[in-house]
Amino acid sequence: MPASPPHTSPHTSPPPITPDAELALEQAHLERARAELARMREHTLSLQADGGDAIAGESLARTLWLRARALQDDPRTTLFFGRIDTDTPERLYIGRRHVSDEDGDPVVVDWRAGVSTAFYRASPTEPMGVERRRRFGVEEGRLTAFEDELLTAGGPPGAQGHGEGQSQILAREIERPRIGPMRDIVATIQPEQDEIVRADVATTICVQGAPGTGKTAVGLHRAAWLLYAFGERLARGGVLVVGPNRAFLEHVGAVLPSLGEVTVRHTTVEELVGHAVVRAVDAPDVARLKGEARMADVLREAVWGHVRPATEALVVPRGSRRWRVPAYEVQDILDELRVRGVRYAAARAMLPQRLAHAVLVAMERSGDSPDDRVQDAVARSAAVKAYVRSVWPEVTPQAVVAELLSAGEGLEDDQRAMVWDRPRAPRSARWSVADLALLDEVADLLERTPSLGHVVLDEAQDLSPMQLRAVGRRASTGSLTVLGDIAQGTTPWATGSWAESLQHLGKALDGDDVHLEVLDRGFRVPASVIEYAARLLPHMAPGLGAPRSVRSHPGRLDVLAVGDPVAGTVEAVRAAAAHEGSLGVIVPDAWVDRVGSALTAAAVEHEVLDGSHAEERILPVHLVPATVAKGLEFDQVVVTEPAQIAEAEPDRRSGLRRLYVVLTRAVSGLTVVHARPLPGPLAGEAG
Ligand SMILES: Nc1ncnc2c1ncn2[C@@H]1O[C@H](COP(=O)(O)OP(=O)(O)OP(=O)(O)O)[C@@H](O)[C@H]1O
Repeated sequence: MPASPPHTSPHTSPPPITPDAELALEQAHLERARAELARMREHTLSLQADGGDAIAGESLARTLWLRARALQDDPRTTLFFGRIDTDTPERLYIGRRHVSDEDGDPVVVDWRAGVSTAFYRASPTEPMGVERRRRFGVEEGRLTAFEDELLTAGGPPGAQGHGEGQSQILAREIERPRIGPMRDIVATIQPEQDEIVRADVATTICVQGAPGTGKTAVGLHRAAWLLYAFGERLARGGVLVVGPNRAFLEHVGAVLPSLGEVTVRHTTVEELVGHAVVRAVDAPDVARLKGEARMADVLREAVWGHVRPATEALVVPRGSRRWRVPAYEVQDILDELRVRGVRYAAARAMLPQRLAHAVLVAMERSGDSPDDRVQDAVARSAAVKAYVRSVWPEVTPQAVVAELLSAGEGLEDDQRAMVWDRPRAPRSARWSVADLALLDEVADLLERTPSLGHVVLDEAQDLSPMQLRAVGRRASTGSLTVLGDIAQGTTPWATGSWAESLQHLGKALDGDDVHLEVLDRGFRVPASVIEYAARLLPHMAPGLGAPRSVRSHPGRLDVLAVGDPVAGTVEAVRAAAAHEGSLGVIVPDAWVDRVGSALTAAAVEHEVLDGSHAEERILPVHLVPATVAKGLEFDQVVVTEPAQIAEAEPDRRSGLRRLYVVLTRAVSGLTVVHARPLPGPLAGEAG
């Protein structure tokens, strides 16, 4: 690829040039890239949407419109954030999207292109042909600085080398205040993260990572990369992101659009398997039982148990004659459909034609020569319809699950706790979250669930085996990116082993195309805060380590013993609000109203983050129920009454894990406000 002016022949007798002049040249290249992008856009707009017929024309017009929109320049950001000079006379500017000049030569290369890999992965030990890596400091669409790293001894002179992890630009990016929703990390993806982002489309990757190690960021960038690299293959099935709640999806929802991907759907597990409205909450032991994988066998039996043995002959009157298919022949047909692996409803749909065929054979045996129209007519006859209804009745997911939970037939003794206190018809059933996964399982037994191309499943540790099955069947012919942290599992059915979770998702960890990766460099939580939260680990996730904070800022940690926890929280919020950036006030769920009123009375403007609604995060102070905090982050965090937060969970382990989640949301400062004694492990009690 030729170098572009003003940087022709970069490696031959470089002129002595000051950093300011160098930066001015880079800014000139940026302006040139902007001009080329504008030209590309104008060219697209000038194309006629003439696709022959009206429909083709409309579709082409839409494609062109989308393309023109994608080519719109965003003056708030730069078109490139990095550059690599290779050992061939090649210089590549790496950016969010591809820009080429009139001759089709690249001015900026998309970060997802194969040639950009070296920007992220090259190191002094493995330079990958890169002599110099340059990172740009960016402010409001202008280049403000650059930083060079020389990766080979023979690299071009005049540059300053930076060792691994010493990049000031990376440090600034990590240390910046977090305002508004999550941003992309495309300029600073780390080598270990890039390996995950660019794993082959057929590969299912499971990432175990402590809080703030970039799991969510990596999963979203992987989705963007897959769509770029395998767009056509994925276009049909699509890519889906599954997250724990609406507040989380709102937090992460801007990342993919900022990378130019607007087609990826974001959903929660409950929405994904939304066969009913949730109107009941199960006791934890019941929810755990309903979430167990053995429910899949119970439900399979329950569905197929509806197929009754053929005890009577099928008799079809036609004209003056009555045609008869003996019961044993019908039974053979039923058996054949059952063992074929066809779904219940699909098999039921085939049954009339099979029975009609048997009638036709009987007609032929007696000398008739009926044609296919006769077979169709027999298949649609009242006699065949009635017979099908009697041996292979139509069922719905709601009916099957309501019947099971009303009567308990097929359940083991220890599963009977899930049986309702009185029988209910499907319409009067009050479904719980765990029931949704049961309904989904039945829906799939009735009709095969279509598979997507790729599913990114975040906070996967919290899903029950039945929920994992529901997600897995949506990637049955595709692949998954499974993100989570066993130490942050707060549901009673949270996983203790990724091998098991993957199995429920339908992917075997020992398979060639399934990998487990561990991320341990923490980009969010500063060292003092992580050390504090890590006191909990030996008590609720022995064997799992805390992240190694790569933040240079040690962070602020204040643990305040107060008389009144609500008044204490308001004081702490006032003090924390003096710092820059966003502020999360994480309180026991039951205290949201109380703390909210106290904040309002103290004239602290705030908004409540609700797990079931996507809120606009406009105000800098967010009041967050403890159970909604997972996956979120704020510059300053105030955590109110840890003992109460832990006690609200059904068991001690889940309580301490919930606490670990809320304590690890802070980017810069954490204030813990407590009136009651802190839970033992947090107060330093040995593990
Ligand atoms: N390579 C990177 N460069 C800059 N920032 C990064 C990088 N990787 C992660 N971050 C930032 O670190 C923060 C934490 O990332 P993220 O939320 O993806 O972590 P996580 O592992 O999903 O955390 P949790 O388990 O707590 O949900 C985010 O602000 C993210 O933008």
